[in-house]
Amino acid sequence: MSLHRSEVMPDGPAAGGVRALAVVLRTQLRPFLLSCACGLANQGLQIAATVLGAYLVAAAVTGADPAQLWLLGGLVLGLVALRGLASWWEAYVSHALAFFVLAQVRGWLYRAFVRLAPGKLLRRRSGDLVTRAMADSEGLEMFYAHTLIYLVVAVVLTPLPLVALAVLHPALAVAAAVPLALLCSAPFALRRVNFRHGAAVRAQVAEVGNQVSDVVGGLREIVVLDREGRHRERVRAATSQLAAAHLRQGVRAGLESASNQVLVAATLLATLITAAFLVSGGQLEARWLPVAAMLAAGATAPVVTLFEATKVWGITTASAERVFSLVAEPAATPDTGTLSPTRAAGGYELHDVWFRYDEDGPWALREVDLSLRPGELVALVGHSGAGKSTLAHLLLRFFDPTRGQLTLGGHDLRELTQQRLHELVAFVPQDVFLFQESVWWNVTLGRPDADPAAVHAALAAAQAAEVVAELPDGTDTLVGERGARLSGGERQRLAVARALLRETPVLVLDEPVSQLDTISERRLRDALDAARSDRTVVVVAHRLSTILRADRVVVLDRGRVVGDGTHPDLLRDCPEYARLVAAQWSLELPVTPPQPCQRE
Ligand SMILES: Nc1ncnc2c1ncn2[C@@H]1O[C@H](COP(=O)(O)OP(=O)(O)OP(=O)(O)O)[C@@H](O)[C@H]1O
Repeated sequence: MSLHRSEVMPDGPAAGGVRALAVVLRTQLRPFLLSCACGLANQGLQIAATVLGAYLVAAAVTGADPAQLWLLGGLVLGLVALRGLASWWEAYVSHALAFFVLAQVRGWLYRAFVRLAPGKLLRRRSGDLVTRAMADSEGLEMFYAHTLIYLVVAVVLTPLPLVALAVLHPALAVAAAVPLALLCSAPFALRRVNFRHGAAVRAQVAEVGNQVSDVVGGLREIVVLDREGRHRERVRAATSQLAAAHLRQGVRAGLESASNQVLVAATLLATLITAAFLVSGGQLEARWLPVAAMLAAGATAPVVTLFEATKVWGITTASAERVFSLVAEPAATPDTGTLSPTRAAGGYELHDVWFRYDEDGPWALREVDLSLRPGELVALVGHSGAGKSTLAHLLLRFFDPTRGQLTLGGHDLRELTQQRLHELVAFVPQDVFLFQESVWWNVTLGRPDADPAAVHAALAAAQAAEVVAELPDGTDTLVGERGARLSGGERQRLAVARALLRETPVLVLDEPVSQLDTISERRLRDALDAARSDRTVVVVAHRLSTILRADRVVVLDRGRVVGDGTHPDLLRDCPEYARLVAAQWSLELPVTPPQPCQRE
């Protein structure tokens, strides 16, 4: 069976929830129709074989011609064999379809993670994201491999045995249809509860994922701070709630199964009793009695198969909602720019930039007017929460300004393609992430085809060459998960080498020296000094030694720029800066009475 590769929806459906479940099938129409055909053949042959078998038994009992019985027997065996084949083929094509769609959905989720990172993912929990990519995606299998196909089969096949019963005698069709209608209405009556239970199960699975990922990520802290008991209790509470949610779901599903069985039995009984009355009244030949019973069973079979799948419909829809809402979520910074300027980036210009993380939240940045020029090393300083990292993140377009304009080389950042922006600006974050790969792999991540000489030059410039020289396999050494085999300072130096290797005209660094010893710190700063000759370098700085090397210092206070100038000027004119420096030196500098800060 050939499955279509989806070219229609490279990023997945734009709608969320149940609609998206069906929209996805548009790209897989042929395999879906084939699955339906197999499902119809499977169930149709089953009904035909049992009805013909019943007719055979009745014919044998009423003394039919042996030759005719052999023929009928052969036909029944043939139908049974074909049904077996159809059943296997249905399982194959429907699961092939489902697992292909699942692979596609996971691809869309990966794209969504990339598109939403980092701005939109900052507040999402990693356990929840992993649950969406794994367990929730897995939950969609039920829909594609079973639910929809069984719905088509039930809609097409259920009326046929009823019509056959009506041909035998209309009273038989009525007798079967009444309990059958009740059978069909039970899942509809319970559908709201089904949705509620499914949503609760999926939400609780995500919560367990969050708790487990917290424990795994924070194991060191948990052990050192002796908090095992507390976290064990949190995981236990989450898993108990999950068990309770599963139990509620199971009780309802069990109730649906029980009601299905009772109503199937009622359908058979009602048909048989009616048939018996008709036979005794001479309105039906006795040989049709077992046939009527099998026709009634045939009418219920597709419906029961469908309802076995819809018992977990709430889980399926909740999974779809969680998966497709993420797939359809728009990026914090849509990649709609078309400009890809080839010339050097030039500097940043910020005109009256305001920014807040939430629509109604406090301003993290306000009235920011700044020029960050090429060849300049600018230090962003300020108290904790002043807005330094937020400003750095705006320069990287993790977010767009809520108001005002931010340009690079004269172009609004929104006009540039994301790819071009990433080629122009390199970033060294506060919390460096190294993949569980070799040093070489990690350093060349942003430029995998880099010349070995360029890689070694970047390592040397970042003062990481000596780190690598001491590793057992040099640049081939595996760094461990998140770089666990390296010290914090070593990780930072590799991150700086990675950024330098990209040879971008702009470098943004968030506390790049916070974990370096004094000598490495000085060497690294020498490297940055060299790098800045033709670059715009912006450093979120806490250390006085970094601040003193900067050409300009921008002082932020509660989101506003309250000082912009050289160290001596600011020390003289900006009391906020003087206080920051005093705190760094651990002594009180004489600060003249507060006066408005001087902007450059
Ligand atoms: N993802 C976020 N969602 C909501 N508010 C945030 C978020 N990140 C930061 N903030 C808020 O924005 C303000 C500025 O934070 P920011 O991280 O930019 O400060 P900072 O000067 O870099 O602080 P630090 O030196 O402690 O890192 C703070 O009030 C902070 O609480």
